[in-house]
Amino acid sequence: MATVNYCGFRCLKSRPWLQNVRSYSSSSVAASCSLNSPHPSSSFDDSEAQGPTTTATTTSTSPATPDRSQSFFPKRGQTLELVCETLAFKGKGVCKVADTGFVLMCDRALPGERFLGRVTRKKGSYGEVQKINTISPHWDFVDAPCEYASHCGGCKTQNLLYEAQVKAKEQQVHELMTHVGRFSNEDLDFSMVMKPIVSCDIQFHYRNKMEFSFSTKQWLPRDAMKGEQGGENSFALGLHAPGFFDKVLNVEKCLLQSEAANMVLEVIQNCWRDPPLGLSPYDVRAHTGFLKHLMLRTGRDAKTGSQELMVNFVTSSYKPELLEPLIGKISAIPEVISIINNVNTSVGNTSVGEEEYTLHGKSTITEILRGLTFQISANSFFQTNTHQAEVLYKLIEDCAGIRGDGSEIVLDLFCGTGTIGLTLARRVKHIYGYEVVPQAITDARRNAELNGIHNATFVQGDLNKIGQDFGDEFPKPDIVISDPNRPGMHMKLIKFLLKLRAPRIIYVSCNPATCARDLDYLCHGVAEQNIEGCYQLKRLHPVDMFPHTPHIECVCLLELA
Ligand SMILES: C[S@@+](CC[C@H](N)C(=O)[O-])C[C@H]1O[C@@H](n2cnc3c(N)ncnc32)[C@H](O)[C@@H]1O
Repeated sequence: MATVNYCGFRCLKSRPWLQNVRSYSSSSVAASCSLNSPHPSSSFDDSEAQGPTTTATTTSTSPATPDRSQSFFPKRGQTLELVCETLAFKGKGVCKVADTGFVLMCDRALPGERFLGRVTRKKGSYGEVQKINTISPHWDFVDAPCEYASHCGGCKTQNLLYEAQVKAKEQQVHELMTHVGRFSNEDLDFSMVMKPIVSCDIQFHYRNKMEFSFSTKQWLPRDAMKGEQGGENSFALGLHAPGFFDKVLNVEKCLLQSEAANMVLEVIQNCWRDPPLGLSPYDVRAHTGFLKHLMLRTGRDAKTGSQELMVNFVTSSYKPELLEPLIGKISAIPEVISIINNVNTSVGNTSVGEEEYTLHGKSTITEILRGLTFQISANSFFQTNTHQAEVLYKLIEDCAGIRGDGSEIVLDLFCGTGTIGLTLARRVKHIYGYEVVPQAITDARRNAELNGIHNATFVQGDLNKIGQDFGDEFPKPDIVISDPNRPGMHMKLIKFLLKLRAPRIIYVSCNPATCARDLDYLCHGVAEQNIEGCYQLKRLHPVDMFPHTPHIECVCLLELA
């Protein structure tokens, strides 16, 4: 087990980039989502920021002692030869400076890759480098099929063999569970508790939802820059360039979405800039322009199983006449059954509008999951990889270990549109679902009705703000399912669960760092608050829901100790 000091703070010296997980979790406010992502907020001071100095040729073969790493401080602008050892959160490569163990994180460095990197930032006991050029490629190199792979922020690991991608994700979960979750290697005996990662059989075209942005500023990778800036030629429709809120990489085709969605994207790309149409992209700095986002959602007809598509234009004002020429073209694609317009007049750049209009066809599309039919509106949460959601939900059901005699009560926390609870409802007595988004609760109730499920109650409420009376309105559950978003569970909810002592908790997580922290609290307690843990981690399944991206899902089974 990792060392624990008397304040309950874990010793993470050997994993400096994890330090902020601890400081975050001790704050008891699950509000940040930048866990263990080394996003240094400070850079070197001026004396250090003098630009390139010496070039230190290093390798990372020997992990050094923490003491030596503390005496080594690279300078901003310094060039180092590094080897990437492994991947950490957000897919950043972990590289250590030879003979010091000093950790430098590098975006787009892949395990085994030897490269020249320039130090850009330092925070505490680790730093960040920008890759200048690769000296020798990483192990398991494959050609990336997508032309945007090396620039787009979406798929960062497309040219790493898929088997190596999942192995790196599995290692990351193991690291976090031991160093943040404080589970020892014996606790995590692979065959007993931590299961091998579940790969995704479909590695492309798996996303049922993609959101593209319109922009006045097209982002061009450095090698494509020809001094072209500004003017109409620089309009873009695509994905935000990593780190830029105002620049967009123009994307003609995305290999993660369905072929039908790519057809729509192509039609729109071919005409939206035509001057006679009078369409302008929204300028996020000047707050002018009309087109903000294009969201494409792919579902399936419940009867025929054939693909159906929703196209959602997010605009800054309601001017349907401006969209008419585009609607004419895309409604000719047989899969398009719904064209929606979300009007978002705020200066914020979210895709949820204050008003929603159906411009063509239906207001929802359908999707089938574990034999149930779900109606999905433009802004409802729905698992974005339907194929792998089948696998995920099957694992959840296995972990729930439902007796099947219809006697059990299930509490579905962070229920979204109710999908997990509804897929279990037929075998239990009652489902109680809690969720903060009112629209999702409306959808959950409608989905229950649509599937003839009458033993499910969905309640809108903020699980970060539960009071002492939370729990009065439902009987003690036999099974709790908790599927929070990235920040994980609030300390209030952790305390509630530790007091509730339900026999089983199934914790579903999309962020292994907060997952490890919350499992630690539930199993080992919260020492700084004198709270004892009362659960045992029985099973942990990492699941790859999003090939080529750094995201990792986990399904964890906890039983009352
Ligand atoms: C990862 S999604 C899970 C949704 C659902 N379980 C599923 O599988 O489709 C997390 C959900 O938690 C909801 N949520 C986020 N913060 C919340 C809070 N403070 N209280 C209640 N629900 C919250 C989000 O709106 C979202 O629907």
